[in-house]
Amino acid sequence: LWLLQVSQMSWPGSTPGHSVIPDNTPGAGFARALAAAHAEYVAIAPAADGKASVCFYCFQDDHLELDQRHIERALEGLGVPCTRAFLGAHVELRGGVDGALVIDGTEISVVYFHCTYRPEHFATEVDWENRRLIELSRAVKAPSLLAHLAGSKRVQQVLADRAVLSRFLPQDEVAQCLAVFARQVDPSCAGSAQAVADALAKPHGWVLKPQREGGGNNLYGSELAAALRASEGLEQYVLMEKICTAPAPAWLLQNGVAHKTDTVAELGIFASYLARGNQLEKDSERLCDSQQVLMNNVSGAMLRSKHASSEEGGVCAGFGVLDTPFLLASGSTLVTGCMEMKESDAESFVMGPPYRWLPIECSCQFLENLYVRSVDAYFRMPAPGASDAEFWASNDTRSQFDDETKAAIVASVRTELGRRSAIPKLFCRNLAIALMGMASSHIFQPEFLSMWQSVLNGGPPPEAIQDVRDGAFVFPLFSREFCKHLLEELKHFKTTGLPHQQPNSMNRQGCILNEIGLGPFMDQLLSHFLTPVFRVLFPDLMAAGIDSHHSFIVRYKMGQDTSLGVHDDNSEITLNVALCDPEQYSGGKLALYHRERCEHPQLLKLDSPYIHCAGTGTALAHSGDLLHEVLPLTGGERAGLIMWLRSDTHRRSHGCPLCGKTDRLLFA
Ligand SMILES: O=C(O)CCC(=O)C(=O)O
Ligand SMILES: [Fe+2]
Repeated sequence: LWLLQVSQMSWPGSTPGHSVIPDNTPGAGFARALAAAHAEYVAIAPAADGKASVCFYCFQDDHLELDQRHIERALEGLGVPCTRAFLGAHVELRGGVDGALVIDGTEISVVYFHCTYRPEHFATEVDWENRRLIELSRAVKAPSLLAHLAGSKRVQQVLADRAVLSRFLPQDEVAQCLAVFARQVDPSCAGSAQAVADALAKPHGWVLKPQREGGGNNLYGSELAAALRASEGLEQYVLMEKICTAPAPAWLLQNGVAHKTDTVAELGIFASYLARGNQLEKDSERLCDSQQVLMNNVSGAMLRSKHASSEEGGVCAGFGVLDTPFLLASGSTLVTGCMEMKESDAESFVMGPPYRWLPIECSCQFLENLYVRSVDAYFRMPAPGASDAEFWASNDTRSQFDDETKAAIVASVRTELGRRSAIPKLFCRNLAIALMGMASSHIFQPEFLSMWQSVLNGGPPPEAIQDVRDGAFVFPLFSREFCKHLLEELKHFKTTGLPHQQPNSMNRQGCILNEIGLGPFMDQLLSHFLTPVFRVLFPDLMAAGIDSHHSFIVRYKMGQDTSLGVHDDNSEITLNVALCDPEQYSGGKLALYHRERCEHPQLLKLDSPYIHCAGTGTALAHSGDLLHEVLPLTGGERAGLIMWLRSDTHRRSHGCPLCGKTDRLLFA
C-alpha cells in the first residue's frame, strides 16, 4: 500500500513555461490510442452482439504484467472493455479475410501484442497460425505486421538510406533526419566497403548488430573486427557507427552499495500512431500521407542510464536503470542551493542536487541538548563514555532530583545518545523511493507559483509574503490536495511497521521524509522552488549556500505529544508548513520570540510572542536561531511539515546554531 501510494506522488517541475521534469505518462497515452482504435473499430464494423473488447495478447505470468495492468485500468476508466489472452489461445477468424476476430470466445476490436516479438515466442505451429489469423482479421493490430517489421534493425538500416527515406518524407525532413542519424549499413553489400574499412580502422567506434532484441547479442571491438575480416555470414548483421554521448558522473546503487561512476543515458520517445491501413496500401509511395493518419502523438519517454563502460543498456537485462530527464532551456543557468549550473553541466545534474541527508556535523550532537521527556529538561554529557558521577558533576544545576529520578534521567540520556549514534546506519538501510506522477500545479497553490515565477524573473519580494517577526515570513505554498497526500503517505508508512526514527528528540509522532522515500522530492522542492524565493527572503544565508536538509513531519495529539518547549533549531533556515487547519485543533499554536543567543532558552522568561496559526498549505520560513515553542495543545490534532536547511559555509563562520561554536564542527 505504501509503495503504491508513493507512486501517486510526483516530482515537481512542470508548470507552464518551467518544465524541467517533463510529465511522463505513457500508460495513459497508450490507453487513449487503444481507446481511439477501439472507437474506430466499433464505428466501422460493429460487433454482431454489440460487444467487442481490446485484447492484451501476452504471456502467461508475463513479467510486464504490472505495466499492462496500468494501461488496462486507464482503458477501463475510458469505458473500453479489455480482455487478456495468452499465447496458444483459441483464435478464430469468422467470415474469412477481414472477418471478425474471436479469441477465446470474445470478439476483439484491437489486439495489443505483448508477445510474438521474437522467433522463440512461437513455440508451436498454433502460435504461427494465430498470428496469421489475427493479421488477416479486421481487428486493429498494435502493431500491425508492417509496423512491427518497420521497427526491426534491418528496416531501420534501410530507412537510414537517403534514397529510401526520400520515398516517405519531403526533402527538408530527409535532410533533418540524416543530420542526426548514425551511419548504418549492410556490411555484406559491395556499397558498404567504405564503412567496413572505417570500422576496421576504428573498431571501438562501431557496433555489429544482428536481427535480435534484448541486448547481449552485439559484437564490439576485436570481435567486430574479426567478424568483418572473416566476412562470412555478414548479411545477418547491421554495421552501425556508435552514438557517442558525453559521460556524466553519477552515483549508482548496486546490491546496497553506492558507486560513483561515469554514466551515459539513452532517451527513447514513445509514440501512439493510428492509421487506416487499407488506404495506406493504395498509396504506397507516400505511406505517411496525413489524410490517413488518425493519431500520431508523443505519449511519453523512457530515459535509461548505464555505466559509460557498459556496452549493453537493457533495464530488464540488468545493465541500465530507469532515469528521469532534467530539462534546461537553451542557454539557461540553473541556480541551486549550492551551485550555479550552466547548461553544459546539465548531464551531471540529472539525479538532483547533491545534498547530504541528515549529516551530523557537530560533536555537540553527542554531548549536549539531551532532552529527557519525563522531567522536560535538557542535559549534557561531559565526554563520550562519562560515568554517572561525571555526568551529574557537569549537570549540577539539576541536582534537585531524587536518586530514582536521577537514575531514570541518566538511562534516558544514554538511550538518546544510542539513538543519535545509530542514525547514520539506519539511514543507509532505508532506501529512498521516489516515483511520483503529480504535476507542480497540483502540489502548489497558484499564488506560490506566481510569486516563484516573479522572483525567477528578477521581480521584487512578492506581496503575498508577509514579514511577521524578526525575519520570519509567511506565504502560501502547498495545495490542500498535496498536504492530504503527504499525511496519507505518513499514515501508510506507519502501517508498514518499518523501522524509522523520530524527527528529533522532542517529537515522537512524526517521521523523517528522507526515510519514507521523499528525500528526492524534498531535494527538488528545495533546489527548484524554494531556493529562488529564499534568495529574496534570506539573501546572506542563501549566498552562503544551502548544503543539506533535514525534512520531517511533526504531529501533536491529545494523549501523545502535545507541546514543544522553547528552542532554536539545528538549522540555518527553517521552513514550517501547516498540514491542517486551525479548526482541527485548539491550543497548540506556534509562538515566535527573538533571535538573541542564550544558553538555556527554557529558563528564560519570555513574553510578547508572535503567535503563528495558519491554514493548510501555508508556510512559515524563519532563521533557525529564532527562539520558538509550540504551546500546549488542548484538543484535536495538528500536523506540520518542517524542513531544516543547513549551510556549511555559514556554520563555519557563525558556528553551530545550537552551541554557537565553530571549533567542534565535524565537517570542518
Ligand atoms: O510544530 C511546529 O510548528 C514547530 C516544530 C518545531 O519547532 C521543530 O520541530 O523544530
Ligand atoms: Fe523548531
